[in-house]
Amino acid sequence: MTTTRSSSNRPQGPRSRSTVYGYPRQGPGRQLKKLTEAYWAGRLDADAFLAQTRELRRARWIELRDAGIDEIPSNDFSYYDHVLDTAVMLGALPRRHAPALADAGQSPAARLDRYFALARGNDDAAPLEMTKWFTTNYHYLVPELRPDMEFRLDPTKPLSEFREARELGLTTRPVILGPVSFLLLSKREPGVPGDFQPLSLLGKIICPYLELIRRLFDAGAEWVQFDEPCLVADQPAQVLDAVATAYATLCAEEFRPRLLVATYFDRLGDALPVLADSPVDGIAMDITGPARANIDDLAAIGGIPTKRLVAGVVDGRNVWRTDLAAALSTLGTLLGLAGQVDVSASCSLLHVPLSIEFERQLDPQIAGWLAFARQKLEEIVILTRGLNDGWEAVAGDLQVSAARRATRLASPIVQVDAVRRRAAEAAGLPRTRRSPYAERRIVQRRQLGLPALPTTTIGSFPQTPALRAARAKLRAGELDAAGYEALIEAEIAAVIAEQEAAGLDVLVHGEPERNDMVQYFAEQLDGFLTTAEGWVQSYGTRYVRPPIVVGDVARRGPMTVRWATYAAGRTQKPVKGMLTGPVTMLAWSFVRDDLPRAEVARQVALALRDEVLDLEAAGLRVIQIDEPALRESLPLRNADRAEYLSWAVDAFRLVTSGVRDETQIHTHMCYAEFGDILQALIDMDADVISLEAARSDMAIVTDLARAGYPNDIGPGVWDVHSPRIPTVQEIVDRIHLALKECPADRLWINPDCGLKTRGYAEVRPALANMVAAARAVRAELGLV
Ligand SMILES: Nc1nc2c(c(=O)[nH]1)N[C@@H](CNc1ccc(C(=O)N[C@@H](CCC(=O)N[C@@H](CCC(=O)N[C@@H](CCC(=O)O)C(=O)O)C(=O)O)C(=O)O)cc1)CN2
Ligand code: MET
Ligand SMILES: [Zn+2]
Repeated sequence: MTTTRSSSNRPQGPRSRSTVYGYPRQGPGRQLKKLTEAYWAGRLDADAFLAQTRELRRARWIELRDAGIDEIPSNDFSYYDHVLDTAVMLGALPRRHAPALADAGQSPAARLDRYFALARGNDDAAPLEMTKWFTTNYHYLVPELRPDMEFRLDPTKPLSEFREARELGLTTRPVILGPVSFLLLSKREPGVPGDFQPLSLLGKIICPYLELIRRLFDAGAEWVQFDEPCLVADQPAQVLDAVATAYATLCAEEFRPRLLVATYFDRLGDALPVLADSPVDGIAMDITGPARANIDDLAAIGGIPTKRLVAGVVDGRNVWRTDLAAALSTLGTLLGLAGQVDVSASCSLLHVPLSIEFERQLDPQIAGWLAFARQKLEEIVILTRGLNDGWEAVAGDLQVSAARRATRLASPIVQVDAVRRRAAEAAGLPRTRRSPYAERRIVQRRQLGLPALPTTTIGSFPQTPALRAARAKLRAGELDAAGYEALIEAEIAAVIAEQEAAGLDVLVHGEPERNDMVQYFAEQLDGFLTTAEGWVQSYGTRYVRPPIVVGDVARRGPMTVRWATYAAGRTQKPVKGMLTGPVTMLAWSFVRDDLPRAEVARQVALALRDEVLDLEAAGLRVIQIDEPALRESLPLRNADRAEYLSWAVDAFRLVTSGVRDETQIHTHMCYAEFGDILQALIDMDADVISLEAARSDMAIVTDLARAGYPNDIGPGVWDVHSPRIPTVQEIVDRIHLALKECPADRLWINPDCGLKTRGYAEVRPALANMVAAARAVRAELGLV
C-alpha cells in the first residue's frame, strides 16, 4: 500500500472535528425494545417509560462524549422511527389519526399513545405504511400528505433532546430529516387524487422548518443537520431546483444556526454542484465504496472552499475495521477541497450493532477485524487526531490497523481453495431449467394434483414465545439438543395439522426451528459468522442480528432436509421446502469487502444449489427460494443497476437450475416497488412467484401482466403486517381483481408474507377465510 504523508504538514486551517450522524438507539441488551414492549403491554407506565428512556439517551451521549467525539448529534434517538418523528414534528398526519390527536391533549402519556398509534395502528385507524429505508434493512414509516395539508411545527422532541444534552454540558447538533427528502419519502394520503405530488408542498413545508431552526437557535444550537439522503439517487431537475429553493430560503433566515446538509448511501452526482452553489454552511458526504466518486466530483467543481465538509470515510454500513492509513490519506486529499474537513462515518451508525465487546465467544483475532458502532467511534477519533496532529501522532494505531488487516488477508478461513475452484467451475454450469416453463407446468400439474387457484402460505407460522424460550434454554444449556428437537417436531406436526384443518393445498413446515430466515442458514454455512448480541433495528421494536460473511462460503451438510422431510411425512399433501436465496443472504448480512459481491453471491448460490438438490432427492416436489431483498438491494443510481440485476438473477438461476422439470420452484418477495425489476423477475424463471399485493389492490398483477410475465403468480390476498383478519368477501374481491389480469390457471392464493410475527388467534381465521374465498371463486368459475 502506498500512501502520501502530506497530512503531517497540513495546510493552515481550522482543526478537524470528529462527529457522527446517529448512534444505535437500543442500548446494551436492547433496553429500548424491552422498555417499549413493556409499556405496550401495560407492564410499565408512561412516566417510568419516559424516565428510563431518558436515562438511555443520557447514557448514549456520555458514551459518545467519553469516546472523544467532538460534535455530538441529538434527535437521532427515536421511540420508533425518525421519519415518523419528523411527520409528528411537522404536524403532517393523516386525517384518520386526527380525532386521536384532538382528544389526546398534551399529557406525555397521551402524546406517546398517539405516536405509537401512528406506527402500529389502533382500533380506529390503520397505521402508516412501512417501507425500506434506501438500500438498508431498516424500515421507516411513510408519511401521508394531501394538497390542503396545513403543517404546524411541534418542536418538542428536538428541543427537549437538545436541552437534555445541555444538562450534560453538551451542545449537540440536532439531526433532522430535511424538507426535500421528507416530501420525496412521503406518499399521497388515501383518497387524494393520483396527480398530487408531495413535492408540491415545498413552499408550505419550509415555514415549520424555518421556525424550527429559529427555535433551535434560541435554545443555543450552533449547527443543525438536515438529512437529504434522497440526493444520492438520480433525481429530475425539478427536485434539484427544489433543493436550491429550499436551502436558499432556509439560509436567508437571519437568526439561525449553521446548516449542515447530510447525504449518505451513495455519491451526490448532479446534486453536488447544487449544494455547492447553495448558501448552506456545510455538506456531509459518503466517501466509501461507489460514493468515493464524490472526491473526484468535488475536485472537478473546484472544491467547496467556503464550506465545511464532513467526510464519511468510516463505513457506517459494514463492520470491517477501516484501513486507517488509506482513510487518512483520503482525508489528506480532501483537506485541499473544502474550507474545513471533519471526520465521520459514511451514514448513521444505526445500521451496525453496538459493540464487538459483547461478542465474548468470538475468536479475539477475528474480533480484531471488526468494528461495530463503538469501535467506529474510536476509528473516527483516531483519524481526526491524525488529521490534526500528523501521522506520527497516531503511528501506533496505524500499525495495529495494518497488522489486523494483514492477519485477515492471510487467514485460512478467508480464502478456501476448494471453494474458489468450485466457484470457478460453476461458470460452466447451465443456468436454465431442462425444459421451458410451458412444458414444466404440465408435468408439475399432473404430479402435484392441485386444484385451480391453489392455496399456500409463504413459509413461517407464528414464532411463539415458547419457541423462543426453548431456543434461549438450548443456548443456556438448560435444554439438550434432543429435547429441543422433540419440541420442534411437535411444533411442525401441529403446524401441519393446522394447515390440513384449514384445507390448504401446498403445505409448509412453518420454520419453527429458525431464529431468523438469514441467521439460521448463516449458522450452518462455513464462511459466515453469527453474533450473540449484534442486534440492529429493523423496525420499531424488531431487531435482527445480521451475520458476517468473513470468508469463502460452503455448505457443511444438509441444512433443512431433516425438518422438511419430517413435515412431508406427516401429510399426503405436497410440502414446500423453504430456503433463503443468495441475494437476500447477502443483503441481510455484513458482506466481506475483499471480494466482489457477485462472487460471494455465487458461493452462496452453490451451497444452496446443493441444498435444493438434496431436498429434491428427499422427495420434496415443491421448493421455495425466498428473495425478499432482491428489490431493496437495487443500487440507487441507475447506472449501477444492470450489473447488479445480472449477477442477482444469475445467482438465483444457479440455485434453481439443477432440478428436474417435475420439481416446482417458487420464489417470494415482499415490501417493494417491483416496477424497476419486472424483467429480472421474468428472467428468474421461477415456476411460481408470490408477492406482497394486498395493500396495493393487486396492482402488481397488472404490472406483471403488462410486462408479459409468463409464469404462475401468487399476489398476496392478506396483509399480514396488520392484525386485521381479512373477511372472505375481501379476499374474493382481491382474487377477482387479480383475475382481471391473470388467467385462473396461473394464479395462486396466498398471504403477502410469512406469519411469524402474527398469533394463532389471527392466523387460524384468516387462513380459513382465505381457503373459503379460493373455494368460492373456484365454484363460481366452475373450476375444480
Ligand atoms: N434478517 C431479516 N431481515 C428482515 C426480515 C427477516 O425476517 N429477517 N424480515 C423483514 C423485517 N421483519 C422482521 C420481522 C420480525 C423480526 C423479529 O421478530 N425479530 C425478533 C428477533 C428474532 C430472533 O433473532 N429471535 C431469536 C432470539 C430471540 C430473543 O430475543 N431471545 C431472547 C430470549 C427470549 C426468551 O427467553 O423468550 C434473548 O436472546 O434475549 C430466536 O428466536 O431464537 C425481535 O426483534 O425480537 C425482525 C424483522 C425484513 N428484514
Ligand atoms: C421476509 S420474507 C419471509 C419469507 C419466509 N419464508 C417467511 O415466511 O417468513
Ligand atoms: Zn415476505
